[in-house]
Amino acid sequence: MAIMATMATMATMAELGALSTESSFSAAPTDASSSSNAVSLTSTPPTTVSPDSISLASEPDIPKLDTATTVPLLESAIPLLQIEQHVEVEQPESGQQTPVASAIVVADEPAPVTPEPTARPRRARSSLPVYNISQLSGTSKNRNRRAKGDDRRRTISGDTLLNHGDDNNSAAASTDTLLAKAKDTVQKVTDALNSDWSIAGPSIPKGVKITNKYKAARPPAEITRRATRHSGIVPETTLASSLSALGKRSRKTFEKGLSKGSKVAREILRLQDTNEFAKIDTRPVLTTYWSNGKFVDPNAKEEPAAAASSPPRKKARIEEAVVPGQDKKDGAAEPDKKEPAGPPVKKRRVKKWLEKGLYAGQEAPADINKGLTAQEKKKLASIPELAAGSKPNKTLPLPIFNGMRILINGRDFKLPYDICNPLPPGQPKPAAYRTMTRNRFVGDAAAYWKKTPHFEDFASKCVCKPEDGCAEDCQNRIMLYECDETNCNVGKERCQNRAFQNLQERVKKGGRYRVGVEVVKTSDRGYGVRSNRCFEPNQIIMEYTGEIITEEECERRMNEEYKNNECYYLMSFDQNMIIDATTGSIARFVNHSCSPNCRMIKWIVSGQPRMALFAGDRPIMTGEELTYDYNFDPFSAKNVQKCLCGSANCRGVLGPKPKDKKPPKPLKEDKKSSAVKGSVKAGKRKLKELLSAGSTDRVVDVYDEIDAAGSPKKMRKIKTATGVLKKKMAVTKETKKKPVSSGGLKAAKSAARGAATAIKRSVSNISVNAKSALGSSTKNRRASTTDLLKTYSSGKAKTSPKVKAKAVPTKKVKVSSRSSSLTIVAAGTGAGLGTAAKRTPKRTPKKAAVASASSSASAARKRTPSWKVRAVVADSNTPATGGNSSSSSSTGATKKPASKARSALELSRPANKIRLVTNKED
Ligand SMILES: C[S@@+](CC[C@H](N)C(=O)[O-])C[C@H]1O[C@@H](n2cnc3c(N)ncnc32)[C@H](O)[C@@H]1O
Repeated sequence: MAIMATMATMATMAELGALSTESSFSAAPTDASSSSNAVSLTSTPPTTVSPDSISLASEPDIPKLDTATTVPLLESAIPLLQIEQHVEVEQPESGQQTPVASAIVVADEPAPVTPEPTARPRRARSSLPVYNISQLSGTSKNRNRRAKGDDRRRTISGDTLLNHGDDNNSAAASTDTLLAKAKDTVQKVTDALNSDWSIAGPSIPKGVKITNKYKAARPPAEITRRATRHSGIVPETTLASSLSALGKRSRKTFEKGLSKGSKVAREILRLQDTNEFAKIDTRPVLTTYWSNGKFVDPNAKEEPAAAASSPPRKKARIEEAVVPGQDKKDGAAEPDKKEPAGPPVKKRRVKKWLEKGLYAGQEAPADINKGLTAQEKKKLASIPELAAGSKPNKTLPLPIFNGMRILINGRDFKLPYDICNPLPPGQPKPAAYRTMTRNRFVGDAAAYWKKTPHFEDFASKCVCKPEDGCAEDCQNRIMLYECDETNCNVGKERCQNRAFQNLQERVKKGGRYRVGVEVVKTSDRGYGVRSNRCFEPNQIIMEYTGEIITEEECERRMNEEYKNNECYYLMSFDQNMIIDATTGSIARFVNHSCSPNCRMIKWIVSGQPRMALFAGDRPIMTGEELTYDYNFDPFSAKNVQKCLCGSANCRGVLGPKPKDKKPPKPLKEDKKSSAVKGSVKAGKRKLKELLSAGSTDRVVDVYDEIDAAGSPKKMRKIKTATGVLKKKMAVTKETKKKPVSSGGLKAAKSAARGAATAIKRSVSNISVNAKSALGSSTKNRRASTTDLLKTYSSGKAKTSPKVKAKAVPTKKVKVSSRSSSLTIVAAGTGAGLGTAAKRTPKRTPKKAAVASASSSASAARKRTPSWKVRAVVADSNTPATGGNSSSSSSTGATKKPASKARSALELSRPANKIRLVTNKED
């Protein structure tokens, strides 16, 4: 064994000697297996050893190593490094042998390590500007230091590198120490400089080139860490990063030490010229990003780029559409493709609907009856949407909880505020509030009323055409007669003159909106009525209903039943009748206003007089309080009430309209003649004008009214007067001149008959007023007036002695009172007295009554004139002039067109009744 070892050693030495003569060594691996574990230990002349292929070229000072002891050690150290390096070293020109050690270490089985004798190197060169492993490692020091327990971390620093001379000078460094140092140093350097960096790199002296062979033999670096930025591309070397990983101070020191012309420094300086060292990344920076919620792979960069290069799809489509048949952008025509000649046909876009809504997912519970009461279950069963087998509404499902509640409890349909705004329930209601929707005759009234067939004569139909629809020109309308089957020529479908019927149908259906009114408590005027819907101009709102009573009954009630009442709901009605709405419709709660928005008008409906509240000339909005002008007659000063309507033109008191005030009285003589003449003249003129105007087929009578101040008279359409009227009005003559149609004649005849009958009516208004006034003043006055009125109405001259003396009851003429009876005849008693009463001008009950009657007439006729003819109180000697219906006078001898009634009455005062009134006042 010893001989064999010696021979092997000698052979090795011979080989080394051959290598050294060539001043180079080629440490090419002998076989493939050995090359994998080769390592090059450059710049480590003192310790470079190799068991089989090591060359200590040109190193005369290198001590002769005991290869038997050093090689195994090195072999044991090298496999750990797993590095292979093939270095070709150029011989320096100076001929000086550079101590370069290069070793290819084969990771063979390590030989047993035997302790080596410490041998002092023959020569130690401290100034050798090479990389000294022993100096770098400081093995002995470290070992000693760590053995002493100093575990401080030591890094390769400038100090370590520069103070290598101490170790070199140490002659006591043994081979094993050197080997250990080499191993340790290699390890440390490799660790510090990253395993990717080959130690051969820095130690390669100038002129050394890394061959391709080496590169090919180098195994690919294993990717252990991958930065996103690098995208998997491993850098060739990490020297720069390794250096940068050093501390600032250490790096400075390191660089300082390297900059002293050493090979390492040169190498590093050379490396510094590289982009990598300067941290210049020449590779394209590939970034990853997310687009439209998708990860964009940088490796698939070609596709998006290609896509980006092509124009957007939409744009391309538009281009095609705009320039059909033209070449593409690249100029390549497509001959095969035939473009449509016409404009491009737009594809119809199909709208896509969301299938799910806000409450999607809230499917109905499996058992919808769960937790419900029996009643609720019953209700649910009746809801078709929840019935078994019904298709669930998936598009707009009801929210489960609210929807179920709504389905079970239900909810009324509500109109917007502007359309309907009913008060919340619980509003104060008047005590003893009893309603009556239809008039009811009480006591003698019914019997008396039946006796009066004064509407039978008006059975003839109107002459309206179907297209006219019984509008403003309808005779029935003009006369305040409502059309029905018997008197309408148009028919129900087209007739517009059926307000009461419409009202009845409307209210019959029920509902607050249809009724449209409600009682409200006002702040200062007791209860009132307001609308909770809109009304058109002149639209019927509600009927004023109550008990129809006679004057006697009215008097009795006022003195007995209502004597302690604060308010009376009595209104003059028709035929000396009073309508008592104490038990009646809620129209009785409608308050007075000097600027009202409604009117109270009496109509004849199916032969019966009926009173209703109509909207005025302007529409009524929801929430407005409904008012009309009372033309209130307080009967006496003590009943005068202060008006609280608050309108700009408030009269201050609940009294008649100002225009009804009497004009200054002319002298007696002049007054009589001029008034009569004037009124007759005016009547004739009007009639003439009317007749000459054209429409002769229906102009048969004249009605107009004149206010107390002698304001311009209103023209009224008339019917041909026959009988008494024909004689007295001299209308016939005029009428004959004009061609009159058969329809018009018929209507005229009917009107004339009706007028004659209507004349027989008495005025309840004035009766009540007078009666009440009398009742409040003197017994005699009341009795006499009542008697007089009764006389007028019944044809018996039952007047008081005083009246009898002056009144000349000749022929009985009943006066139509339809339009003149709209005066409140009794109202509140206590309210508004005091100051209001003091401010009230002196007005006698009688005067007030007259004024209120006439003003009511004008108010009622403002919209549609009445055909009524007024009777004139006739003097025994003088032909009667026009008489106001409210005068209740009758002569029978002469009649005057009603248009002059009041004027004649007030201005001429020929009748005994006027005198009677005057006397009473006096
Ligand atoms: C037919 S009642 C109207 C309903 C009455 N507000 C009620 O609470 O029963 C008429 C009475 O109402 C009162 N009234 C009506 N309009 C008024 C007004 N403009 N100013 C003052 N009081 C008024 C008067 O007391 C009058 O006598």
